[in-house]
Amino acid sequence: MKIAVVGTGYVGLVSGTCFAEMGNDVWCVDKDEEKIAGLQNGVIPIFEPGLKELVQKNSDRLRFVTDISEALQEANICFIAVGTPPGEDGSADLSAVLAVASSIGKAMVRHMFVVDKSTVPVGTSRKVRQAIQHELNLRGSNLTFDVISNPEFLKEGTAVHDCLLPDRIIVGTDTDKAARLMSDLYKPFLRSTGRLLQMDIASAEMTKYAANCMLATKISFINEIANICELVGADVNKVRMGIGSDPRIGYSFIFPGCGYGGSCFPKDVQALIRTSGGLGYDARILQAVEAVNESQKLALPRRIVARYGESLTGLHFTCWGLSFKPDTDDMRCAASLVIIDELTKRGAKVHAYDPQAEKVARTIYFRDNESIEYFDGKYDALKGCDALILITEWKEFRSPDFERIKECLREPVIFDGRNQYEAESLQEMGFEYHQIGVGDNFVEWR
Ligand SMILES: NC(=O)C1=CN([C@@H]2O[C@H](COP(=O)(O)OP(=O)(O)OC[C@H]3O[C@@H](n4cnc5c(N)ncnc54)[C@H](O)[C@@H]3O)[C@@H](O)[C@H]2O)C=CC1
Ligand SMILES: O=C(O)[C@H]1O[C@H](OP(=O)(O)OP(=O)(O)OC[C@H]2O[C@@H](n3ccc(=O)[nH]c3=O)[C@H](O)[C@@H]2O)[C@H](O)[C@@H](O)[C@@H]1O
Repeated sequence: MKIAVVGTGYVGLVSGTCFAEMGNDVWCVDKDEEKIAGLQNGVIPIFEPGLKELVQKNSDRLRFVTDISEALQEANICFIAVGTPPGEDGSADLSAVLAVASSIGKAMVRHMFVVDKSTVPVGTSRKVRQAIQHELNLRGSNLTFDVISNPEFLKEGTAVHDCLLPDRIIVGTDTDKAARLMSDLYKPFLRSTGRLLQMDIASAEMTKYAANCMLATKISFINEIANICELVGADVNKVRMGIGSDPRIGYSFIFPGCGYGGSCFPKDVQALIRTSGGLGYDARILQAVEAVNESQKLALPRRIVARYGESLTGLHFTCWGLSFKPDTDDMRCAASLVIIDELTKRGAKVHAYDPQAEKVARTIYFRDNESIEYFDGKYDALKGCDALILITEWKEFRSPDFERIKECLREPVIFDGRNQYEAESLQEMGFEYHQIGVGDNFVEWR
């Protein structure tokens, strides 16, 4: 098949590359000229395991262009995979999606299957349809098109794997030929375990929000339980195992931590709250999910202030991990942003180490924060610091050399935002070890 994918971010670039891997001809389109020039020269704009190799492997079936007309000269399927960031009131900003829809209407030269992969509120397909039709009317054209909803469920850090081996594909259509086309396109991806679920467009659009909101709810739920564990003197690590062993609950997505981040959970929870609010429904569970998460990002700073006092002037903290999760350089809504801001505004200095996100931190998120120094190695970052704060659970932080940590730090103190280590063995080694949701540690703040 001949496929255009507009937007070469995490979703567009990964799915375009995976379509090429399955033998399709793919045109990846982006308005960012620098990104496209880089991609034409083999420079991958994001860190995503396995992506660079897959792009290289499929280079004869992948083209990178800035002009959508060039792609639509050949392609008859056009995916929309641009960002839908939160607008000022938290609702999804559809301006990029609708701009792409207009450009499809201007550029299409044959029947087009327009497939929305961006996460969009129910009703967006109608707006996409109107934007395309408007341009066709201006052209006096009677070309026809289908609009399809095909939300994406990949996770950053495992995006290539998730895309090549999806646990399900959701397709929302309103014509049989669109449903058949999507089924043919995805057949090669679904040979082992996958399922393709066909439904109406509104249900497909809603499925994406429901999935992300359910996952975010699980995380806020366990974080709330963690806070209660601290108050009653229980250990959330044991409670997690205890509830996870019930298959109706399961072990996944109930890891307590310093709050969920990333480009999707925060914005999608907010967007569904706004959508329902606009229709007169107060989404109380989702509001609580968001409020618990905002508060959870302060769990470590609260603990640190309780330990050292309101002023942190003269103290140095090592932060291991800046990205919102391991295996990505993405720092959108990362807990590190809140934690480091809270520490440095109280006068602390931060030594930061992240295996991938340093450049993003330096150039985008902490550009103006002079209290942060970056290090190339995790042990170098510890030297002369008063405590280690673990923010992101990269694998290289899982079993570090604790003797070396002790030698490097001024005091053997660890604040663990991901509950990675064995409390008993650390305490035997002389560490003061703080975790989320363990013991009678809960600290009220604000
Ligand atoms: N990042 C993720 O893990 C996932 C994201 N999603 C959803 O997929 C959508 C895309 O997300 P990301 O890939 O993270 O976004 P991104 O921000 O990484 O990339 C979006 C790309 O679209 C380009 N773009 C914007 N307007 C354009 C236009 N008019 N013409 C051509 N290119 C244009 C931008 O230059 C950028 O390269 C969002 O709706 C997101 O919620 C869904 C599943 C997973
Ligand atoms: O719509 C999206 O963009 C994607 O959002 C999430 O994927 P992603 O944001 O890449 O990462 P996750 O692995 O879901 O982690 C999100 C955040 O939750 C946190 N988390 C996750 C799991 C957990 O048990 N506890 C926890 O605190 C992580 O640390 C991270 O900050 C979903 O998992 C994907 O299915 C979805 O496609």
